[in-house]
Amino acid sequence: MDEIPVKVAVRIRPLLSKEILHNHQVCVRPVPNTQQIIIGKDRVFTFDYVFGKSSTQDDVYISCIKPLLVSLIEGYNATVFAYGQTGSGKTYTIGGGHVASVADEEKGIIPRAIQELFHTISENHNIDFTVKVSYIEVYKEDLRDLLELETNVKDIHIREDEKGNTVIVGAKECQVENADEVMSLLEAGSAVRHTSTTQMNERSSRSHAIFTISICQQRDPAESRDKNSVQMILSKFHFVDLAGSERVTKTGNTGERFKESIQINSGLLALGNVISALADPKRKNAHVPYRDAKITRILKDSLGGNAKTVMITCISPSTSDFDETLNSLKYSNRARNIKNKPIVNYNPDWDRIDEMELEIKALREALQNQQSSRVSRTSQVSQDWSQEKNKIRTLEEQLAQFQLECFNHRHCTEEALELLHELKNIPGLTKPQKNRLHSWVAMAEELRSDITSMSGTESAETGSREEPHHITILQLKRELKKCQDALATDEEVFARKEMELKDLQENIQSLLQENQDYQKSLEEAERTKNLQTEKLVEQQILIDELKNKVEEYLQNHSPQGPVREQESKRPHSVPLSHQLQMLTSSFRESSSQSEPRKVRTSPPSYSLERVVAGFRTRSQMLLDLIEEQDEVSHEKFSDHSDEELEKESKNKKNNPPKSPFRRSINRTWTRRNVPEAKAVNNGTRQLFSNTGDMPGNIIFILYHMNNPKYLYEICTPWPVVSYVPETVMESVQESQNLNIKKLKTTELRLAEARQKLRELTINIKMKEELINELAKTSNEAQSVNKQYSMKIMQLEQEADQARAELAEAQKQLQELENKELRDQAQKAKLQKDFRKKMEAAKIKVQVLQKKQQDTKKLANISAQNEKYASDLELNIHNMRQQQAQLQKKLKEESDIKKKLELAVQKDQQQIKELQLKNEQQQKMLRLKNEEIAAIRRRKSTSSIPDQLQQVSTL
Ligand SMILES: Nc1ncnc2c1ncn2[C@@H]1O[C@H](COP(=O)(O)OP(=O)(O)OP(=O)(O)O)[C@@H](O)[C@H]1O
Repeated sequence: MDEIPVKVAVRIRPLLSKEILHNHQVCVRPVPNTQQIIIGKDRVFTFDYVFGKSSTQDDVYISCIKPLLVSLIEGYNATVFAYGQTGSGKTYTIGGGHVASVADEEKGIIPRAIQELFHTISENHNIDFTVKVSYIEVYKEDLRDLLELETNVKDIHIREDEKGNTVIVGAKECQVENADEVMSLLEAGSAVRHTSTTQMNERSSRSHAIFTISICQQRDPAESRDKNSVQMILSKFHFVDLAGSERVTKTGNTGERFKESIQINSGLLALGNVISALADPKRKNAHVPYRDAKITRILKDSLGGNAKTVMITCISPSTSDFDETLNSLKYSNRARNIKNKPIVNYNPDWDRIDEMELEIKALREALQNQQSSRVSRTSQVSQDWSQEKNKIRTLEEQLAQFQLECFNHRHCTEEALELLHELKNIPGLTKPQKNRLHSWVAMAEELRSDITSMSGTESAETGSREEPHHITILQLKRELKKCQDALATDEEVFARKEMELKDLQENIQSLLQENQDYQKSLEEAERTKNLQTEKLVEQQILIDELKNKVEEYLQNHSPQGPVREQESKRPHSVPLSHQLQMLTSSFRESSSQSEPRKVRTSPPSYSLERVVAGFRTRSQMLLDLIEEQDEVSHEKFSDHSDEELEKESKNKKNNPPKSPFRRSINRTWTRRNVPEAKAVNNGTRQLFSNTGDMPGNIIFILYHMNNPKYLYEICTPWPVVSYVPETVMESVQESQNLNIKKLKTTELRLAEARQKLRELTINIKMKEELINELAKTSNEAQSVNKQYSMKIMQLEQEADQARAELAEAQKQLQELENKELRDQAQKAKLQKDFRKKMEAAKIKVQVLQKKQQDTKKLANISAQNEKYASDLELNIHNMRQQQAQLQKKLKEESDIKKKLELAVQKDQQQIKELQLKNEQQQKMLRLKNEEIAAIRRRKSTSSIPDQLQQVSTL
């Protein structure tokens, strides 16, 4: 057994238009007239074949594949596999994409090999060829049958027979009669292969695809080695389109694509390891890790096995792919060292028996597994049973096939025998010719008797004559089953699509509902904002009013005009005589109101006692006033919340405050009607009525939440005393609390608005994803549509052909009937053919009609999807607008929050200031008390004018 190395070809694809557009440079080129390639400046690699950017598909086929096809017909197993990074041209070279839509000169290896194979078959009349094809893919380490998608991935297994041939058990093998049949199977399988768009390739293969052509040849005994037996050869040609290696950073793959990338790369890594192990001469007997991945198990007999193998490494010329290209070249260069030991696969019967044994073994294993897990898998039993049934059916079909072959052989033998007998009677034959004829006749008779003994009794023979009918029925049944299955699949797809549509409609409903909710909350927020603004304006008006009234009041009650004017002229004191006069009268008035006047024998008109008593009364009245205000401050603030504020404002409107002084206390204050306080208040009013005549001032500081300080100066007998009542402090604190509460409410609203924004963003994202998904679905539907239309075209052509055949057959039949042929058997045969063709044409027309209906349905779905997508886009537009509004609101709320924070800070500052002032005032009061005590002490010793002078100074 000779060892031959794996042949390696390298194909450089031209720069793609997008690469040219981005000004990519070329980093690899073939060395002219050699089989070498230069990458970068000076790295040279030698291969068996090198194809530059201008090489054609035909060049590749003629150089690499044609010799393999010859080997296949000779009985060798052959493999061609395309290797390379994603988008480097593997599928293009292998030709497993959409074959029907590709121009003839662009067709890849598989279509060319098919054409040539059938051409060879048609030229070799003496060989009986049986051609079968299978098409599988390895997707995420699962084997999928691309010709029978319903086949469970668990039912497809990779096995190895005794000769080391890799056998894929459980995948459908379709027997084919011509190139067109193979092409339509290739097309159908490629259409369901896992592909998707990535950044690197618009139609990137996400799986390793293996298209296998198996041929069984029955050679003429005269040409075969063993002249006494029918020579049978079974050989296989694997066309392998590997998924492309890819760097996730470059492809930008995420989600499902990312998972696929990982699986693809790990499969290719395993392949690299196998190549390294096989190519390393130092590791001759080392373990080869074939079992690390499914693809390496499948390629086992092609790499280091008994097949003839060509590896085509596809590379991109772009400098941006330099690293990947260099890696591919290194790997493929190493693969050249792999040695295979090809053998011709005779005695396929034995191989078939091996295969059957393997199948039986697999069935036994499955049965054992089933038995062991019966308890837990009762629900699976029926499924397994149907699988078993499927297998039995497959075996039955194979049996029928064998029977057909047997029948053909018998038929041939009969005919040969007849012919030989006729030849024997031909006169003028030489002796050696006669001898040879004689031996042939003997051999044919022997063969016939063998076959007869094999098939048993005569009755069985009669039965077997009926086999072709039986087989035709079987085939028809099979076709019918296929059609039914296709119908069921389509119905399933439509049901799924309808469900999806329903889901999407529900989704839209819920989104519309949400939309309404958002609008409602927005309106609410708007209303609240308006309310707040109104309240603010109202407050401002009240404050202004208050200011005016206080000023008015002060003007009305000051004989010398407005207090503020007076302030500048006379800040601290009034002329003594006038002051005293006023003071005494005021004292008199007040004392007369508070208690019955005491009658003295000779009351001194300017007695110090009286003056001091007057001071006392006034101070008492002032204290009362302060107490009264304290009382007010103990009452509640009313604008803790917006609703309360509203209520309050209503109350205020209904019962406007009567006294301007009361109004001077912010509208946010409420005041109880305290009867005891009334008297004091009257007193205070009286006191104020005389302020213009009194020495000194008392300054009241009133506080307002928004306009912090109002200063009212009221003339008093005291020197300047800044007085901050506790009520004011408390009010400031209350106002601070209020602001903090408002701040919290604003923060809450802010959080709500943010949440809404987040939800809106998620919704928008979800809808966008939905649109993408829809676009994808409609793209897929379109591509399926395209395929269907192509199929319909094909079917129409076939139907035309069938009609033409029918017409031809009818014509022939007519002629036959007219001629009144002697040979009734031939006539009957022709009639049978005619009927068969009629049946076939009918089935084809039915299939065509069904496909047409499906296409129409699919077209409808894609139109619906488009409409739905446009609706969704509109929806997203609306949501974006909402989002913008919400963001605006968020900004406004943030501004309010900032303002409130500022107000709180100011409050705190003022509280501090007020506390400081309070302390100062208390200190001053203490001083005043001390001074009064000093005056009292001096009273007995000094004269009245002196005393008065002292008081006035005070
Ligand atoms: N020799 C070539 N001449 C012209 N165009 C080519 C050639 N090789 C590849 N292309 C183009 O390059 C693009 C990518 O090719 P292809 O899909 O065959 O890559 P791939 O290696 O199979 O990628 P993946 O591994 O992602 O499936 C296709 O548009 C194809 O038409």
